[in-house]
Amino acid sequence: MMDIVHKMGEGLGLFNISFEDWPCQFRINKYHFTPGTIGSPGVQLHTDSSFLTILQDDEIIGGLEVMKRCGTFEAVDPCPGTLLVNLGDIATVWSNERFLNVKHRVMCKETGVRVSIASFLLGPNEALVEAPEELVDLEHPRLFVAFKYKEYRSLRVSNKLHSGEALHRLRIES
Ligand SMILES: O=C(O)CCC(=O)C(=O)O
Ligand SMILES: [Fe+2]
Repeated sequence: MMDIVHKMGEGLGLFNISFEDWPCQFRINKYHFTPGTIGSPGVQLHTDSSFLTILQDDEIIGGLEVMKRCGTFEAVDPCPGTLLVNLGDIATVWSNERFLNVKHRVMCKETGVRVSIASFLLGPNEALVEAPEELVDLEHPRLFVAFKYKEYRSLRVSNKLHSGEALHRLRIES
């Protein structure tokens, strides 16, 4: 997890970044897909509020779909032996929008028990979430106010803004 985010930082020219105060969370999702649930969502469309997610998806039963920028869905079919990495809301803020969060959902397409294992790198416990100075200049003005991850989570949950819309409320007017 840390290797990936450090490499992502290096890709932006940042070699001295620390994610020390950033906790991880681990979750097992279990879906009981029956003939009656076919066609309905197992998980509604959402973005992850985290920085980064590593997903070990069910090797047999598919259902994960990623939304493209144009609004159409692309199925992510099972691929045994692989892990899927996707970016969440905090990656968008921290990178000053060089990285983009990804909307996704799980649709029930076949019957059976589907299991996925997700590891999230959340946002910092105490420090504010904000883009490092190196990613802010005249051509790339700061796009989001600094905020605490916990407050962002509450804003998302209490307003039911599960697809990253809460970020619009933290945007700096230009
Ligand atoms: O079960 C999956 O494939 C995706 C789960 C998911 O999107 C999540 O846990 O945030
Ligand atoms: Fe997710």
